[in-house]
Amino acid sequence: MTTSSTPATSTADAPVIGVLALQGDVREHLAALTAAGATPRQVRRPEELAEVAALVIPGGESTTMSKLAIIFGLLEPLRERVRAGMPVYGTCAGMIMLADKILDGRDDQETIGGIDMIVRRNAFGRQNESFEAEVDIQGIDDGPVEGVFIRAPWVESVGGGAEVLATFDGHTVAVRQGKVLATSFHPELTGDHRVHRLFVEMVRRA
Ligand SMILES: NC(=O)CC[C@H](N)C(=O)O
Repeated sequence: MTTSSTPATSTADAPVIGVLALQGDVREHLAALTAAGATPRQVRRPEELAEVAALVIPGGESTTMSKLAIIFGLLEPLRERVRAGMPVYGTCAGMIMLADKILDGRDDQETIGGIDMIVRRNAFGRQNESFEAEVDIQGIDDGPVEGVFIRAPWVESVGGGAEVLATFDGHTVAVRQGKVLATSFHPELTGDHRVHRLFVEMVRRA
């Protein structure tokens, strides 16, 4: 695994992509990004955020991630980078972090924002804690991906700038707005790297 002390040398071919490493399934994203052709870095501090060209926000627990982002002094720098156009991909709790507005969050829960959408926490979880389902994603044309949903959110509604890339059971589960991508499910857990490749391609074109 690469370490944050290694100088981040971004090349067009293997862009340096951070994984927000406050909490959640960081390791799986580092591996998926490597497999998808990127140079991954863990990001825990504002100085590390400044070194990456793009960022993945993993699954985990969004309330904890929100708390830690504040404690680590990362919330405002993250908001600034996203506003400035950094490509970001959030899975599950990461999707919640990228929502401009959330439902069923904790009262003190903050998000980074970046996608004009309303996301409901644990929306699938109440019916079924965890399940897998095939999901067709716009932009991935060679067959559906296996979506792993773990106490997953869904997107209640999207605003004008956001594009729905996938639905499952009538609910939006993948959204893109400009260079910001979010999925309710966890492609990093399946060994299928097509969603990460889609993101790496977005970063290369950014
Ligand atoms: N697998 C996940 O990331 C679960 C998300 C979690 N339910 C949350 O609210 O943050």
